[in-house]
Amino acid sequence: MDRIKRIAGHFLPLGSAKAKVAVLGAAGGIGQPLSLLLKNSSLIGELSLYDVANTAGVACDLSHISTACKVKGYSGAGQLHDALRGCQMVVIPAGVPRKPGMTRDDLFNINAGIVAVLCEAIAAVCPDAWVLIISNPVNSTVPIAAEIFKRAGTYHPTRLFGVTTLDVVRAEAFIAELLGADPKDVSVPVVGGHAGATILPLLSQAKPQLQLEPPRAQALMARIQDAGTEVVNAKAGAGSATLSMAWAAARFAEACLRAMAGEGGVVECAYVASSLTSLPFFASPVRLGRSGVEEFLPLGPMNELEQRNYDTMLPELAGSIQKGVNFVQKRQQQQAR
Ligand SMILES: NC(=O)C1=CN([C@@H]2O[C@H](COP(=O)(O)OP(=O)(O)OC[C@H]3O[C@@H](n4cnc5c(N)ncnc54)[C@H](O)[C@@H]3O)[C@@H](O)[C@H]2O)C=CC1
Ligand SMILES: O=C([O-])CC(=O)C(=O)O
Repeated sequence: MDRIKRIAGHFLPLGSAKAKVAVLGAAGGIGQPLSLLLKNSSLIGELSLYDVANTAGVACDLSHISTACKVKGYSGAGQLHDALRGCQMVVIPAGVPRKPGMTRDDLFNINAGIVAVLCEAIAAVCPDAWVLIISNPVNSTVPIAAEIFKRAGTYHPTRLFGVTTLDVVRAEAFIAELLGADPKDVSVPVVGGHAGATILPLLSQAKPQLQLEPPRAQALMARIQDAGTEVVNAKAGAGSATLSMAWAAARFAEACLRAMAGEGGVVECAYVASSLTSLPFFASPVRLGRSGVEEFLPLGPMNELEQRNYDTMLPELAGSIQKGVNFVQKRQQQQAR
């Protein structure tokens, strides 16, 4: 036991730790490319692919790739618990995507119930797992997950994440385009939440520094905030961002796995239970460690435009959080009847 440490509620050998990771919604537009990228991770020993249908083919296909990670498919509610057994991390891209003209909140009625059911299963089977939620509206689905876990007595606020990495990835890409730089040399915090005005890129803190007149800064901020809609419109009814989202989720999952395995100084933005603002959930840069979020990095100074966006975003985000909490309360009352 000398080189064995307790990680995320499971005993894994330090150094050679390989996690078991479940993807819920694995046969979908995000789920498939995400599973492909995770199959390539040297930090994952086993991938558990769950969906309501069609996972056998996806799992068979991926299992022919010559990387060490094992892949197994699980289909239908009857196999959900088996899919989750022994997992240290669960990534959730299950649910319906937007069509043109819809907001992310329009997905609430369907996706809220899906996320609630999946989180109940996580609470029952792998209660210590890190949970990464992609399903929209993230501003509400993360509070829903938190409420489900609280009721089950398995809530670990430092290990529940709304995946907002795509907002950061887009900000990096658009800034790099503007500067003619390599995106890997660009960094920029994106804070708040993951819908419209709640997506707040702090362009004044971008590195390399941006020298933009206010109208151009405003236009860049709007492009980052509306980038999801840009993809929804470009796909013209065939769904929303899948490939860029899969890439972003794989980047975030890999960051979590590196932190889980003991790497220091891992920082990413994520929508988490937070004490940085007056709201119970807020996206900000966080430092990740073995036990999850170990530090909230300060939001830092905002310029006038950012401060104005911040002030207007707070009530919207507060409403989305409360909507998630109310959903679980109502659901529980209905179940008690
Ligand atoms: N957080 C973010 O930045 C982003 C979030 N999204 C969201 O991700 C979600 C998924 O998007 P896509 O993959 O494009 O949709 P999709 O429709 O292509 O795939 C969703 C998958 O979820 C599965 N699913 C439905 N109900 C399920 C259940 N009860 N259990 C397990 N799986 C279930 C479906 O069978 C389908 O395979 C959407 O809600 C979308 O809005 C999309 C892009 C970015
Ligand atoms: O816009 C959508 O519906 C999907 C999403 O969250 C994004 O691409 O950021």
